[in-house]
Amino acid sequence: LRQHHPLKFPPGPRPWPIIGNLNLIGPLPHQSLQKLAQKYGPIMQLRFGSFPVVVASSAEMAKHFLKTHDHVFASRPQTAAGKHTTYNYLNITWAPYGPYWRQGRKIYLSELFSSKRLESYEYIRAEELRAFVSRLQASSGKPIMLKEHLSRVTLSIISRIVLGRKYFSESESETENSIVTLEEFQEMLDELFLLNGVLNIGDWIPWLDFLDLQGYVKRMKALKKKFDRFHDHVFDEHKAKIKGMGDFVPRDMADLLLQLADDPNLQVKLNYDSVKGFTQETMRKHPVAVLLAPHLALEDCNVAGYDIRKGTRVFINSWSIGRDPSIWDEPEEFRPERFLQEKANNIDVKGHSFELLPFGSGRRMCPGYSLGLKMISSSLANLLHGFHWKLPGDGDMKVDDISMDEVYGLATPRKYPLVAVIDPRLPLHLY
Ligand code: HEM
Repeated sequence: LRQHHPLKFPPGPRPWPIIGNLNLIGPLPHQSLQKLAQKYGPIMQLRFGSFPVVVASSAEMAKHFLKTHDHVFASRPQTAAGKHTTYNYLNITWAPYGPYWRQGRKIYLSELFSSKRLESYEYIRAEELRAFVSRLQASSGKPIMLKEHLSRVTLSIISRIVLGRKYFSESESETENSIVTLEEFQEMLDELFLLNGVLNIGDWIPWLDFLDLQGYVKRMKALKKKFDRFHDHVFDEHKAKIKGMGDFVPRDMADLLLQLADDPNLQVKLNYDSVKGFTQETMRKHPVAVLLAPHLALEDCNVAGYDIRKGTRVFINSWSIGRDPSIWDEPEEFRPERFLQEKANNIDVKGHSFELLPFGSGRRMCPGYSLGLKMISSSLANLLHGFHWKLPGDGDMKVDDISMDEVYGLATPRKYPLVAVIDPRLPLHLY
């Protein structure tokens, strides 16, 4: 472990004193890293296996990496997850910085997530939210597992926007037209998010890669097969539809991507696999990334006085920035009203305020943030508007009994899904 020393140094590059070794391949790296940062400071350099890793844990340091030197840290390291689950780094998240990635983002921002397109899909969000609220209403008075309902509505909306229809069956009578059941599809996505965030030993100690000590690569390959089958089905159906039409007007994102794949004017040719990679990517379900996605230094760079070598992997601990007591009063407390007070009022989540980085910032910032924000705010508003909420049991369970433990991955879902009992607040004909 090499550490930044917050003492005064003479001018010139600052040294990284070596202070020991540490095995960080634990279940919740963001929490271990926060503890280290509390001891060693907001920028520290460690060695994970064969690679130097720098961790930034304050808003100021995040700004150095994501704004001041954004162009240097705009690439991604190569990982087994990128290779096996995203068609050899063909999706935007894992694509190295360069023309392919640049073109992909351009398509995302101008074609897929432009305000005009997002508006055009508003009717889908409205229909699915209405179905969501009436499913909840039908379960009034019984304990419900909120995650199942939220993930069903999110998947339904994203599938309809991206693929044109759901492609998964929601009940036994519907299996004819679908390739997976809702449960299978949810499991595939959970596995995808978990495997894209794991600390896979072979990624850090390449000569051990072939042993696949944790069995992750085997799971990635199995998952790729399942997604391949799914994507092939979806795109074959789209291609058949397009063939049967004279004047083709894209109706969903898969149509649009297939049209772009045939566009001779694109700077980088998209192929069938890249189309599949993009859409998979679009299926992000639990996208709260505690260490953002790893960044990679494209060249040597001096950050806040510290020399960082080309090839260094950088983690921005947005989880610990969100709990930094020098920014947030009583950071462990859940107090939504802090955003109504002047101090936090001006903090935005769209990459301008480094105190709060749910979507990252800079060149590699999340391109899907506007859709994400729309979906989160409208589902939450419907949950609160439509129902009274209580915990299961006859008052013997307290709010403090709810476990807030997390599972670490590219996203960080609850370890124990929330179970609650709801009652309608509105006249029944409104559900
Ligand atoms: C609440 C919802 C969401 C959150 C909190 C979120 C968060 C993030 C974060 C933290 C990153 C990494 C930024 C970095 O490396 O600095 C990211 C990247 C990305 N997100 Fe999201 N995201 C959300 C929704 C979405 C949606 C709905 C989509 C698409 C359908 C999407 C697509 C992407 C892509 C493609 C990247 C990679 C960008 C790149 O590497 O250039 N996200 N997201």
